Amino acid sequence: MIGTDAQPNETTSAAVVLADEVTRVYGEGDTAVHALHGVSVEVDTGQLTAVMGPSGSGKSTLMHILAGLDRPTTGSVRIDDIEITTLGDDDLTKLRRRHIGFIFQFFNLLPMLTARENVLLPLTIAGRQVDPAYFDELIARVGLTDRLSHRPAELSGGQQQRVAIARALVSRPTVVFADEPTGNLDSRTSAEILDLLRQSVEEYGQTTVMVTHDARAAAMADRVLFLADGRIVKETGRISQHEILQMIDTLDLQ
Ligand SMILES: Nc1ncnc2c1ncn2[C@@H]1O[C@H](COP(=O)(O)OP(=O)(O)OP(=O)(O)O)[C@@H](O)[C@H]1O
Repeated sequence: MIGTDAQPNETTSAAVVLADEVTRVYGEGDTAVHALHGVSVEVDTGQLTAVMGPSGSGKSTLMHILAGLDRPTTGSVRIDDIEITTLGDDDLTKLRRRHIGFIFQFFNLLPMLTARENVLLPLTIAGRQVDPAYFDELIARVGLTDRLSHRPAELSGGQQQRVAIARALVSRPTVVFADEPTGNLDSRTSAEILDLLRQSVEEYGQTTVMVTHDARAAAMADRVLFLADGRIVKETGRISQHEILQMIDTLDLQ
């Protein structure tokens, strides 16, 4: 049980995800790749945090470790005051179900399920009931009310990502991780999806971490972390798209 293995934190903090000196080495010996070199991050509650950086800088590795999808080589990760690096696989799976929502670049919907079934899947798997009023409100918010009986193949890319957003939010997770959520969408649809993510932060206080290459996406964030060669090289509060592009240029993060 998660409850039994959980290590309560002695100090209280606004951070719902806390990584301390995380390293990740892939492989061994001469071919070892050091993807993260002692990264420490605090993700504050109710905020949208963007993670930017060049290809290969370690963004996906960091996100997977923060979300409990991968384990660090050394270092500590806490989600909602639970140290996850020492949890067994079953407890980690339970923790992900309870605390984490995911949004992926390629939507990752199940093709044989309708939009409604895809949205409800995290609750179905966890054996939990949906609050019907919340479900209706969420579906209206993401604009899927008249698409609930469609299967993914019958939906546009933007509509599929809306299903994925509703699926991530339906269990009211502690934190949503979005990996390049606009990476596979055109510019107008990307803007709509970013608006929805921003709204979920404003309206539901949904803590969200988004990995992105897109300066326009990062400009919607309350906080931007810049990664290079497996290290955080810069952290800022909310800044404009222009300032982000300048920062990328100054830090030579192309
Ligand atoms: N499974 C793996 N085995 C070996 N090396 C890996 C593995 N996954 C990632 N790497 C390496 O770790 C480093 C960081 O990769 P990562 O995918 O985290 O970067 P990224 O910033 O997300 O890149 P991109 O923007 O291209 O997705 C890279 O050098 C990559 O080649």
